[in-house]
Amino acid sequence: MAKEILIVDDEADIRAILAGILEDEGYTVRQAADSEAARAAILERPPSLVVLDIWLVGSRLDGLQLLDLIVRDHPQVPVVMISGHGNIETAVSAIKRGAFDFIEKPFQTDRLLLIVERGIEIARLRRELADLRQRTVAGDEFIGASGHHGQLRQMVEKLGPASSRVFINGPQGAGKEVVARQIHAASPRAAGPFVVVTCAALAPESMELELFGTENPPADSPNGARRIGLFEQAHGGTLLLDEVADMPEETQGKIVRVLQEQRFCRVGGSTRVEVDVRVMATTSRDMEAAIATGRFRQDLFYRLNVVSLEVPALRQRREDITALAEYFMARAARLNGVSPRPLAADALAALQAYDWPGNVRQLRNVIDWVLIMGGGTPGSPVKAEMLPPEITSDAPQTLRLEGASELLGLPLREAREMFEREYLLAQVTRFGGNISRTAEFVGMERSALHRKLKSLGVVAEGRA
Ligand SMILES: Nc1ncnc2c1ncn2[C@@H]1O[C@H](COP(=O)(O)OP(=O)(O)OP(=O)(O)O)[C@@H](O)[C@H]1O
Repeated sequence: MAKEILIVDDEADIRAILAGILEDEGYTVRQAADSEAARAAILERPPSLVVLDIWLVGSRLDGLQLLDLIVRDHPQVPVVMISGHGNIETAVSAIKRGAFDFIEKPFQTDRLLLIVERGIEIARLRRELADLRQRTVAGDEFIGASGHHGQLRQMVEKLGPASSRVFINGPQGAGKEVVARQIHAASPRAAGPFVVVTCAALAPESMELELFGTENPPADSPNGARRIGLFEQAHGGTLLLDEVADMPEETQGKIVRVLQEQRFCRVGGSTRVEVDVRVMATTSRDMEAAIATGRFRQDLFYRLNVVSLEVPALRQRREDITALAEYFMARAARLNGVSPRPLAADALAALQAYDWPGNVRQLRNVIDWVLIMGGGTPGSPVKAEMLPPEITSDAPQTLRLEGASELLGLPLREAREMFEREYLLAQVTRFGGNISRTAEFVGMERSALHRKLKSLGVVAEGRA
């Protein structure tokens, strides 16, 4: 995006000089002669930086008052003050009030350009830092080893540079937001914000306020509660409508218009705000049913669903489980300041055999839990018996202690058969039903394994 500077000065010739210098350097420039025009311009579209005269003769607010408003309402926009010769004290006080820097009249072109460039760069770095902080908390890696994961990666690479809207389907906790973040990170908007609207968590009455913000309060109300909406916060970046099927119907209609026009009015306001935002959406719901029952607008669905992606349930891509479990272990250990614990083979087999109704989020929670609560000495391997009971109670009997004692009550032939059945079922499940890979792991010929499974009455789900 072109970097845009707003010049606010009551003197037309000063504005013209500044505009000439900045345009020569490739900046786009807008101009305002007084505080009201400046506020309207910022409201319409926040610039990359404001150059603001300390004295705004004939204006409703002077430069310092306008500075206060910009710092309060648009803290992400750096402001460079223009001070006349001899009023350095005022310029210093402007910096204390939140200005980025000041330049003195008459201007030195080099200094002006240096300050402007630095102001924009520092604002960008601040945004990036905030985003990085957010990613550290949210987790930013995209881990996996399955074929499904590989396909998703390819889609991410293709969709990143495209500007198309993306609709991501999949069960809860499967990683839909992670995929959306990856697409954003692979896009030319990567340095811009990534803003998530949690549609399910917002009360219908506050939804529009959150999305579109409220209009500026009157200039003379110092505590006026102006709110910048999420659409505006996402300017230059990506807005993710998470669980979009939960969005109230009236808001759906408004979103259709915003997607059409790329601009909107704040709640209670009439200024048209232009935004440059890539919109993505996720759902774990059956959208066809939501549309058929009238709970979701078809026109909005068509607008959002330009490209659709499916993130499968974790049990449909079990080959991701080991990589994810090891990643979450390393991450939890780092966050807790302790050593990671290796996952013993029986623990990994149990994790791979479990069905994960809560998907990747549940796996992350289990690993977080086992690191701290699993018992055993710090840094020692995590065994299957240390996993939460719901994981091992679903696992094949061979992985359970009581399974072993049950085996002891049987004659050898039956015990062997039971063991073989459970063992092979666990292995086939673990390799996502892939018979060739299971055969390789257990050390059998593929055709021999097939025969064996048949004779034991094991029905392998998935690929043969
Ligand atoms: N491939 C992955 N690599 C690393 N972490 C992942 C991956 N997939 C999911 N996660 C982690 O699992 C958790 C759930 O992921 P995410 O929030 O993206 O799921 P979701 O499908 O958007 O969930 P919901 O439907 O509840 O909004 C997050 O902590 C995320 O970091």
